[in-house]
Amino acid sequence: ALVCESKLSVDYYAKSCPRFNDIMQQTITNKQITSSTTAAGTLRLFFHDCFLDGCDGSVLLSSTPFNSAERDAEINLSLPGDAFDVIVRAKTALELECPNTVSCADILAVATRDLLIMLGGPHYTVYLGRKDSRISKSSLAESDLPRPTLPMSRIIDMFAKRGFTIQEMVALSGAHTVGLSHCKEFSFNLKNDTQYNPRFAQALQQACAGYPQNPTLSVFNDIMTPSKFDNLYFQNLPKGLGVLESDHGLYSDPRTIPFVELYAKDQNKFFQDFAIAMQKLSFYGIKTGRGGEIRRRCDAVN
Ligand code: HEM
Ligand SMILES: [Ca+2]
Ligand SMILES: [Ca+2]
Repeated sequence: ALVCESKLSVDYYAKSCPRFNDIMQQTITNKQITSSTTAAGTLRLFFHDCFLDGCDGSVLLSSTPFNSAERDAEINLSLPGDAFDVIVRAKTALELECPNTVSCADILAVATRDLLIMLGGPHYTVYLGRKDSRISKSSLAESDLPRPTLPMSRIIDMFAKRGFTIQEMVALSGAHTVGLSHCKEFSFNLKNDTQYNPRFAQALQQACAGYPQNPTLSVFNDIMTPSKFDNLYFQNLPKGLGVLESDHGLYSDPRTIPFVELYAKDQNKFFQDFAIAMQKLSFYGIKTGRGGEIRRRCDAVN
């Protein structure tokens, strides 16, 4: 099923950039220790890159006078600057060590995996050799990324279109065990959505009281262990402690409920399935050979 896997390899940079892994490790550790929002932000950044035309660094490109890029789409404006910054830092260090060698798409894939481990998440092997795209369209980001207000059937379809099963979609949604959501993503819904635990809905309302005057207000996606990668997200859902409508949705659709229950009970199973699904995501729509380039800067085409 993983057609592209054969074109990538684990030791792709072994000769051309032998210190690749060390440099990634060092950059990521320094960044996450000083800015703890980096890890969750990078995980979401990677998802948004891969979901649009594959894991090709398209989300990292800046807009030009002639093109509005993915990152400037409204849905991507909440991606934290720290996530982009850790990629820029790794790229800068790698260009000094081995110029024109490592793609931004590979840097993002490895950074995501290494940061996930820093949060306590599972390990998976990241195969390397992705090329960077030359195209990035904000219109695609607006139309083709899942929104929390979509019906579960639409969300399931979006993943199915890319070859992901319902179970894989649920496992990947477990990424909401870390990070945050801005008030505008859910606060309109606090009064009419009956799936919220009433006290939790009240607490969310209080936390978002200054919204929309203050659009930076946000809350943790997992109130129990907001910065630890674990299965508490799934334990929260049956208790009405999910933040987004799409989180609740996983526990109200008969197609997804069994997987929520499975992962709530069994963290090892969640970790296994999440790792496999992330590796599958990391192969999605990759470009190799002349299908892409090694960007000199991650925010601009060569
Ligand atoms: C299933 C459909 C999904 C929907 C509708 C959705 C929607 C959202 C929304 C609205 C936010 C809040 C962003 C903000 O306000 O800053 C968010 C955060 C986040 N999402 Fe998702 N998401 C989905 C799936 C995923 C997947 C598959 C992943 C990764 C594998 C992921 C990773 C994250 C992370 C890590 C955050 C926290 C970001 C941060 O702290 O900066 N999401 N998501
Ligand atoms: Ca992409
Ligand atoms: Ca957690």
